[in-house]
Amino acid sequence: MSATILDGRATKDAIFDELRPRVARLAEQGHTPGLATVLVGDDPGSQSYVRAKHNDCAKVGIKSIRKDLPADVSQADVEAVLDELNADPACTGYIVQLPLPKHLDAGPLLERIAPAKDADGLHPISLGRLVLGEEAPLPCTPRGIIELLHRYDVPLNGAQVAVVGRGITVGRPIGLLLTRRSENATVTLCHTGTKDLAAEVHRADVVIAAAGKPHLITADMVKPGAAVLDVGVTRTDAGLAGDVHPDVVQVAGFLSPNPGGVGPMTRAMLLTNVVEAAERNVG
Ligand SMILES: NC(=O)C1=CN([C@@H]2O[C@H](COP(=O)(O)OP(=O)(O)OC[C@H]3O[C@@H](n4cnc5c(N)ncnc54)[C@H](OP(=O)(O)O)[C@@H]3O)[C@@H](O)[C@H]2O)C=CC1
Ligand SMILES: Nc1nc(=O)c2c([nH]1)NC[C@@H]1CN(c3ccc(C(=O)N[C@@H](CCC(=O)O)C(=O)O)cc3)C=[N+]21
Ligand SMILES: [Mg+2]
Repeated sequence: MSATILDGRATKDAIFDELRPRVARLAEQGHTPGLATVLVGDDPGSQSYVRAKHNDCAKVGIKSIRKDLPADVSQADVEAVLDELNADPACTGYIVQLPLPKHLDAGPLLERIAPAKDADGLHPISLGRLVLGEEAPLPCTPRGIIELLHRYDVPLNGAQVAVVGRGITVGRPIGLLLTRRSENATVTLCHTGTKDLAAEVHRADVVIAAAGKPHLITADMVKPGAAVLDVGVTRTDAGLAGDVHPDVVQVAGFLSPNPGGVGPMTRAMLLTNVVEAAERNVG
């Protein structure tokens, strides 16, 4: 038996088909959505992600704005760019591509994003609203994972989920999303202090691997038939490696490949957040 592949590229294309008419309607009303990216420095990975986001915008009719800043830019100069985007009516939402160079203090920069323009859903106000159960832009990667599971009819109601990693972009917020009444899953958040990772993973119906450790999740750890989402990405000499060992495809019931799984879904949810923000602005 081989797992059903959770195809993030095809699902992203389907979501783009759904977004296109919504963007067209907004454009007719004179409210074309705009996504801006703030990229600091010349990390090749970050450059390729940002390039992909602008290509995505072109595919659905969203206007895109690029702010590319030199690696040695000052904190004050980044702040000035954020203030400019906060005031720019053409910019519906924007992201600051992470990680930032060491000399910059990321926290105050992320907090400077106007919450209404938080396309990533990672602003403290957005995360606070998520905890409170209030409407807010949702973090893109966790939202993309849940959307992918819903579209493949993987049951979450009552499911036991093992999340590996408590990082702020994936692990911590997906625990919050999955334990909402609408998802109703039971979540165990694992990290480097977890005593027996193999046991936590083995009793899970759904495994979300977001540690950034190549091939951390091996076939022997996975319950036969479980859904496994490979989120972590590590650049190695041999190319990109996910957190999930390739043999897991023989044991899992569903598997999101890496690449081609959660990455494209993250981009689809970024654009969804921008379209939803534009629709809120029109009222
Ligand atoms: N495909 C996509 O769209 C995206 C992929 N990613 C990828 O997902 C991964 C996670 O991202 P992010 O949350 O920002 O990462 P962080 O580095 O913030 O978090 C990693 C987490 O994994 C835990 N961890 C590390 N090693 C182990 C281990 N051996 N056993 C158990 N837990 C472990 C860490 O534990 P501790 O807290 O104890 O240190 C930490 O909580 C990264 O590889 C990132 O590149 C991120 C965003 C989008
Ligand atoms: N402010 C901010 N928001 C983010 O959401 C954010 C970030 N910073 N910094 C880095 C991580 C990582 N991340 C990915 C997005 C898309 C793919 C993606 O589309 N990957 C393709 C392959 C792309 C390729 O081949 O290079 C795939 O998985 O198929 C991957 C990773 C978003 N992140
Ligand atoms: Mg992927």
